[in-house]
Amino acid sequence: MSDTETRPETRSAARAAERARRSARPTFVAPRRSPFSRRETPPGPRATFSQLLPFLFEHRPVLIVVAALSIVGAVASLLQPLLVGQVINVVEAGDPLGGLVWALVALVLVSAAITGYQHYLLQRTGEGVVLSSRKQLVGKLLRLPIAEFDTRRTGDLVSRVGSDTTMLRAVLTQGLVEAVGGAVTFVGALVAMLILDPVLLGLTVLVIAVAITTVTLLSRRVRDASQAAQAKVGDVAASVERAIGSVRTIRAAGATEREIRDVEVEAEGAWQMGVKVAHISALIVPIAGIAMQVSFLVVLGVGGFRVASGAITVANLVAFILFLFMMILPLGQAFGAVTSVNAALGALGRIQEILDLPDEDAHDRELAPLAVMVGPANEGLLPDAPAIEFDDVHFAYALTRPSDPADPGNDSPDEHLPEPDVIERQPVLRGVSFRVPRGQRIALVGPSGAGKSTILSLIERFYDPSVGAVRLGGLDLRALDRTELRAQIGYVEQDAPVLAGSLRDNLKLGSPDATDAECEHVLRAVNLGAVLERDPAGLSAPVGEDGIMLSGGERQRLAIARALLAAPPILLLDESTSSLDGVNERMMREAIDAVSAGRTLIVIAHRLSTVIDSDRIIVLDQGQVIGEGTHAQLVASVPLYRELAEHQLLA
Ligand SMILES: Nc1ncnc2c1ncn2[C@@H]1O[C@H](COP(=O)(O)OP(=O)(O)OP(=O)(O)O)[C@@H](O)[C@H]1O
Repeated sequence: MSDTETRPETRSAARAAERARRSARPTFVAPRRSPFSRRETPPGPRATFSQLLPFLFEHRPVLIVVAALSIVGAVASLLQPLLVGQVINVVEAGDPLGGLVWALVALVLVSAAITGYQHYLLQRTGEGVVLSSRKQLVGKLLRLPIAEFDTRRTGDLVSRVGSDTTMLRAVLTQGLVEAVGGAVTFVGALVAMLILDPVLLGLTVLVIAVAITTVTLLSRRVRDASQAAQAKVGDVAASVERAIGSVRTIRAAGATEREIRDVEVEAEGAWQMGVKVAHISALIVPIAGIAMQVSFLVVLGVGGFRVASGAITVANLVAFILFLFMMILPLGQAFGAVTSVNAALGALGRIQEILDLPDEDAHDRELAPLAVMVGPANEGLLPDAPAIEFDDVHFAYALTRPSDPADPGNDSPDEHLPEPDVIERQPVLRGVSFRVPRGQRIALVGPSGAGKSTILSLIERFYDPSVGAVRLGGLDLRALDRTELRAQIGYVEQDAPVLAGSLRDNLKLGSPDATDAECEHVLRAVNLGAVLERDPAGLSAPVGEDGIMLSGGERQRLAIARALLAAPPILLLDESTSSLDGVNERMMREAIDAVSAGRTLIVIAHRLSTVIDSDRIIVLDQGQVIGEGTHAQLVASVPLYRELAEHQLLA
């Protein structure tokens, strides 16, 4: 008896692992909440301002132009009150206005033109920041280790690319650069006011200092709340993705209303967090407003007395008040910038969390790439070594979740590189050893969950064994360049996905240079010639986002054709459990016969009829090899195999 059978806690861990795995598969819908599929995304590590700078530095030349324009615009605005003061003086003295009015009009127009152009440049640069963050994020996402996709939800990842990146735009459009121009106006107005009346200025500064302190205190809360809000948006995207991805099963199970309710609950969660952000940022706007009104009233009241006492002239008081408005405006912008920069830092935290993850090959780079060939003709570095060899391989999936920065127990030394929490490890392969000689056709059979697909994942190096080694042509996979390794292997997944696009797009995924004639040839080799006639567009016929126009069996044969086109010396085939009616089963058998010629083939078979003529069959149970041989040998010697064969009426 195995330990999974004896220890209840391990059994429940196994069930949890199974649930997690199933929820990651696109075809499965759990009727009730699974702790993995519906868990909430932690907000992620906090980003710092310095992490924002590389995104801005990329656009340095434009930003310098914008900053220069801001300064010119600010100076043009600062001149306006001085000119107005002049106009008042000239009118008071009864002199003709001359060119003063025209100068004022020209100044207003120049300021407006500068502001418009600057606005356009900022929007464009903002889009540029979104674009480069999206490119980086997508580049990283598609290079992440496969294990990351076991524990992260697609919808949340998509939301990081779609929604979080757009938050960065606000830094530029409502934020930083306007604040630069604002700062010039602010300082210029301050100096002018100091010259006009230091006493009035002192009073104004006092009021504004109180406002600035309050806003600074609020800004951190904006960042945290906005990061949590973005995480909620990720949750919504994840639940929509789950519901749409499984819409047929949900409809068939009569679970539509429940699913809608579940998505609504997530959406309401996002709404609540959005409202929280609105609450905090809403405080900032009236603070700026109150500061403006109070300082205006103070200046008006005290200024009136000072005009009466002859301390300043009316013209100077009017100029002072205009400067006051000028100073308040950038202050409002600066407060807005604080809000949008903090919101962007919240989103950046979620972007950076992914960017900081290591690539799949991050630790491979020290290895010298080794060219291997494992064709059936015994070429290669070690010509006598088997094509594939498993040597006492133990393996466990590490089920992890990203650490939650709010949890003090998870503090990692580097704020931006969270240590994931390993929540459980379930042994899946336990001392598996077997050899697959070059050019042979090997079948893996065994009950569901025995570890068959995991074996193929290890050969593709989606994961590395915890103990033992997997070898290709006698060389440990860990010593090989992943791209070269995968170029040797064709891999057909169990639920072979059909990509949105045409038949041709699907076939040429791994062999972009293949000709139409080659595409048609492989389609016929896997009994899919008829599909070409189904649509007059032939190879250009669309196959729908999830292969709607193809049956399950056809989908899998299309995936085999795709793998074949690359002519790999080794082919791994995880046979579909479904869609194998009599006709399909025969077609699949013929397709396998066709592809096995001249290459090493490992087939995971759910129907023994598909593998009965394999050179060798390996029987797996609970992560262990329990038998190896031909069909006849196994029927005679392995009870589990005999049972399988009897079930399928073959014994
Ligand atoms: N990505 C994963 N993360 C965690 N656990 C996994 C993952 N994939 C598989 N498992 C677990 O590993 C065990 C073996 O799974 P595997 O898919 O290799 O079995 P299998 O023999 O191919 O089953 P089937 O015939 O049903 O496809 C199962 O208990 C499963 O719960």
